[in-house]
This record gives sequence, structure tokens and C-alpha cells, in this order.
Amino acid sequence: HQLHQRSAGIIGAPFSKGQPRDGVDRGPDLIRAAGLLDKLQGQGCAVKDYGNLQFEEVVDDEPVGRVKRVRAVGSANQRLSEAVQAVKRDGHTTVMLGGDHSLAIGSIHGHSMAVGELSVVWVDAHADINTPLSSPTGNLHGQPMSYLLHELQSKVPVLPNFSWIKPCVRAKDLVYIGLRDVDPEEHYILKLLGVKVFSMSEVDQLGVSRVMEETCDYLSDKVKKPIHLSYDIDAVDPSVTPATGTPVPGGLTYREAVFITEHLSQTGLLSAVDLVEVNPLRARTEQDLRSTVSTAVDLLLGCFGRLRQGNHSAGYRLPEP
Ligand SMILES: N[C@@H](CSCCS(N)(=O)=O)C(=O)O
Ligand SMILES: [Mn+2]
Ligand SMILES: [Mn+2]
Repeated sequence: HQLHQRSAGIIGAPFSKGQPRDGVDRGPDLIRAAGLLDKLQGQGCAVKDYGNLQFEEVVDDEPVGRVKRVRAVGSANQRLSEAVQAVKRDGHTTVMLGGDHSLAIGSIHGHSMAVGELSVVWVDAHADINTPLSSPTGNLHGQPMSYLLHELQSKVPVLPNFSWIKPCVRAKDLVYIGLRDVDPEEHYILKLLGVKVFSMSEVDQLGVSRVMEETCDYLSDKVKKPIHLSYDIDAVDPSVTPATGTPVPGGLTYREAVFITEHLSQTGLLSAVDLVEVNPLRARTEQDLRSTVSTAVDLLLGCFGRLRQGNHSAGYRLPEP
């Protein structure tokens, strides 16, 4: 399979304040250490590493209502949004390495500032669409989509360090794949807004190939928009990727998880990718960690054209005797 020239701009976002567990901020360096950049280059992808963002320390970050660590999350995502805009301006497909999923706020916002209207494919065991007032935990990694969707803005109160966020996604341009742990409040929102959902039941019923065909048909129904893929490693079954904060049984197989990235890569519309919620402190064994991180790398390689049938570069010719 001949590879098109693609280019990836890597942004490390070592951030964990969207949730209570230490360790998820180590995700970016673990994924790099597993060889992401060399492997991307090895499959003919140009790569630029923009390094890890430095997030400002926020003191006295008292809860606002039930919402925890608000100021830190707001500040981090403003910085991430600016970084994503800059990488998009340099012409790359952005690869945001998390860090927890509250980082999707800055990643999707920055992507939208750079390219305008976009589609979002959210691959996750969870919907991450609680509002600040519906959230059962107050953790912001369970709420990112509520700050981004136009249709939810009347349900989102003013929060400190969040005033820079402009809603930038329409409910009709969002598709979920892999859901299997959705709060009642979130389920109400998904039904109210008519969001397209392929839960694990639909993955079982239709098969991942049909899910991807329907996802791409649905998203390109009117206009083909750039795709933002926000991939939570906990979408994959915990037997494959156990080193994560909120594991849920009954997830995607390794093959289904990779197929999703291969299919989206073939559309040529993939414009930004998040890979979040890898947490080494949630690994019980070294093998747990190795399996989680190598799967994360393989998902990203799939986003940039790697196929399991193999690849070769356009210019390759067999050596002459
Ligand atoms: N629905 C729960 C859990 S959300 C899990 C967040 S993630 N990013 O998918 O791990 C909540 O709102 O806190
Ligand atoms: Mn999740
Ligand atoms: Mn998530």
C-alpha cells in the first residue's frame, strides 16, 4: 500500500488535573519512549516534536460548586488551544499526547480555531459529556464535550479561566464509538441532542467495519469536514490496555481499536488526534504497562497510514543484482 506524504506535529500535554489520580501526566514521555516518532518516520510520515507543554501552577484552586480543579484545567486548556493552533498553522496533523481527557477542550477548540468547522469522532468507554451541574464526580475529564457543543451552552455556567472557550462543535458533527459506561444525565443529553452513538452494543451488533462505514457516511452526509479523532485509551478492553484511570470491561479488541484508526486514516480527512488517559500508576505489572503503551503507539501509527497488510514507500524499487 503506497503511503501518501503525511506530517505529524506532536504536542505533549503532561496534565492530570481533570481527574484525581496521579500518573496520567507521564503519558506523553512513555509514548515517546516506546518509539512513536521513529516508527512514524519509518512509515514515511514527516514528524515534528513540539515537546511538552509547561502548565502553570494554580494555587487555592477551590471547587466551584462540585467542579474540581477548575482554574488549573481552564488555564492548561487555553495554553493547549494556542499550541494546537500553532501546529495546525505549520501544516501538520496534530497529535496531542495526554494527559487526561479534559485536554480535549483545548485540543478541539484550538483545532477549530485553525480549520473552522470540524467533525469529532470520540472513541471512549465514556461519553465525557456531563455538564458542570450534572457531573456525578466533579471531575472535568468527564465533562469536556459540554464546553464545546453549541447546543449545551445554556447549561454551562461561567467558570474561572474558562471564559476564553468558544463553543465550536455541533451535535450533528459528533460521533461516539465504544460507549459502555454512560451516566443517566449523559444519556439524557445524548438523546436530547440526537448525537450519533455506536456503543459497544452496536459494535457487537454491526461489527466494527459497518460502524466505521456508517460513521464516515454520517459525517460526510452534507460536507466533508476535517476530522478530530479523540481517542481515550480506555475505549480498548482493559485486558489489552489496563494502565488507565477508569477501566471498564467489555471494550474494543486490539484489532477493532486499530481498524478504527486505519479506516479514518484512509479518509484523508484526519486533521487532529488526541491519545489520552494512559496512566502507568494504574498498571499492576510491567507487562500491563508495556501492553497499554504499545497499543497507544499502534493506534497512532494506524492514524498515519500504517496497514497490517504492510506498506512500502512510493519510490521503493527492488535492488538490481
Ligand atoms: N462519567 C464519569 C466518569 S468519566 C471518565 C472520564 S474518561 N476521560 O473517559 O476517563 C464522570 O463524569 O466523572
Ligand atoms: Mn474513558
Ligand atoms: Mn474520556
